[in-house]
Amino acid sequence: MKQSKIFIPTLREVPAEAESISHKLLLKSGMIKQNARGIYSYLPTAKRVLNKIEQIVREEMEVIDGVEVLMPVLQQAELWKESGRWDAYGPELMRLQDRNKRDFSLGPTHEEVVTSLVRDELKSYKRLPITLFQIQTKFRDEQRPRFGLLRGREFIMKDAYSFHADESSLDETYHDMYNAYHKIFTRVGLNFRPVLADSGAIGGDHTHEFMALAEIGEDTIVYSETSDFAANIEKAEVAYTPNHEHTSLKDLEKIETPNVTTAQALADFLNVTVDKIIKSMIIKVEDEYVMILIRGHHEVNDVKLKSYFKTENIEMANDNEIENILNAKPGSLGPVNVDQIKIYADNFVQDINNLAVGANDNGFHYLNANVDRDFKIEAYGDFRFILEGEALPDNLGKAKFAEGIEVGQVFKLGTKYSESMNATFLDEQGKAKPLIMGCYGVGISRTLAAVIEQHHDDKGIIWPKAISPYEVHLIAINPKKDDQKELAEQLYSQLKNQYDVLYDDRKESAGVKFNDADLIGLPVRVMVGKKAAEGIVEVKRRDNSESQEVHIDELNDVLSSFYNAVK
Ligand SMILES: O=C(C[C@@H]1CCCCN1)Cn1cnc2cc(Cl)c(F)cc2c1=O
Ligand SMILES: [Mg+2]
Repeated sequence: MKQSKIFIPTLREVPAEAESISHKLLLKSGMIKQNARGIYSYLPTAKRVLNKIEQIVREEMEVIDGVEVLMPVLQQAELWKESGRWDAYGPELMRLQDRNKRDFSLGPTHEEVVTSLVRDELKSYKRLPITLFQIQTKFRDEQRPRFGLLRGREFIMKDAYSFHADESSLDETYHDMYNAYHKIFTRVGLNFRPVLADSGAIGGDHTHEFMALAEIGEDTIVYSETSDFAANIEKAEVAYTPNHEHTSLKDLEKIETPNVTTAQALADFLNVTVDKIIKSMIIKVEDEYVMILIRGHHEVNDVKLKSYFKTENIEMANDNEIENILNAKPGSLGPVNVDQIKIYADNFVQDINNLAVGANDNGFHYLNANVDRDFKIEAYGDFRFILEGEALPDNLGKAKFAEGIEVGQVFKLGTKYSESMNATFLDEQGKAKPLIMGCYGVGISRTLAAVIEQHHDDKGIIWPKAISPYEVHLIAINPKKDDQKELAEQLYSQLKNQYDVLYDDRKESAGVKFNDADLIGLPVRVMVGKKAAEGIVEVKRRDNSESQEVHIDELNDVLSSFYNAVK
């Protein structure tokens, strides 16, 4: 392709709102243009990379008998009402009405649609198992779209759904999909880790997320250097072995604590370390308010609370809900004499006694509050985030943290949708049973961005060969010189039969061409310059800048050795 004909609007400067490297480079290298917040146009070089990522996904889906379909983006509300999710989701679900005022959503995912498709077609166990997948634009009205393609409101996903007569068949497909993801993310050149994840609203406890390691990643991975344990921090359990630092029971004492509204402030006020403080918070579980107690140096993990109370419908109580229950503001809350709501505590609260807690009286706290004497604990549980360096359960080593970008996720759905939507099949005894399902996603556009996060330098992108928009960048340094122009044209007609060539034939300065070539990031470039008359050109790698001058008679061999050397 001639660069004078293509559309790659590279920029010298990027808008300030671009924070992540990939967002900056996607804009600067002319791969995307923003239309609205979280909504982008993919320009030619981005589209070519997407095509290559999609092609790799298709190949690996084919290997495990995945069958490609394309379902509608517009989803009738009736299906979401059958599954109960029409009311379960809030503003994130993009909704609209057709000309007859009928409700639709723009699909964020397709469990309902695919289940309705299959329930009408797959009625016999003989037709199972089957895995359908699509590659399609999804819509989720994120409250805070950011980091370019890493978190958009419109994005490209490969979503697959498998249907089974029994659990063991689901286990097989889950395993196959897990391995297929390993191959996909390896082939696109990502440094990734599969991690145990929380299955959230979907239920069940089998889900893995595939995390591309990157500092910008919004997920925190907990892993061990002495075992292959890896989990999303939302899920990582904290092993509890009692380590009671109890002292003799002291009398409850109410003290005045003006302007003390945080655990650290109370610790400073009492001249103790913050782990001696107990934080009390009020959450709403469905329609019931409960109090959660946690040590001052720990943070509550909302995903663990949802998993413990078995509902997604958990919110932090707001200030006036708290006032109505405890007649105090957050910052002075505590468990003493609280019997109108249940009190739960993180396991580690058991390790200390004579607790410093809020007095449910603004500006006052209690010292020496003790469980059973002064308040009742309904139950202890694992409600907190693990801290780096803490022991992992089952002697799996010590917790190490890393940031990750979730680029894939595999779930065992079970019968959540087939029961609510009455998708059954006839088993060998002719008995109607709900289909058992799995679902599996790859963030295609997010993968493109994650690759850039991991493959760049200060001059631009460094594409892994397998998904590079083109393979060779042919640059006529000064096409105004006939000898350079003619040799470049000759090489273009020769090389384009062996490689995907982007030929920079523009009448731009050498500096502009080299800057753009560094930004666009093709793996190898051939430069036709001053020595064109002697038939000498320069071959150069983008990854390590290794270069070599070569006579065009040797170009094929040198170019293929350079190209083969690049990952
Ligand atoms: O999408 C999944 C599970 C899997 C992921 C892989 C491919 C198949 N689906 C989870 N999820 C995430 N965000 C959502 C956002 C909205 Cl607005 C919604 F209505 C539904 C969902 C939703 O269900
Ligand atoms: Mg996740």
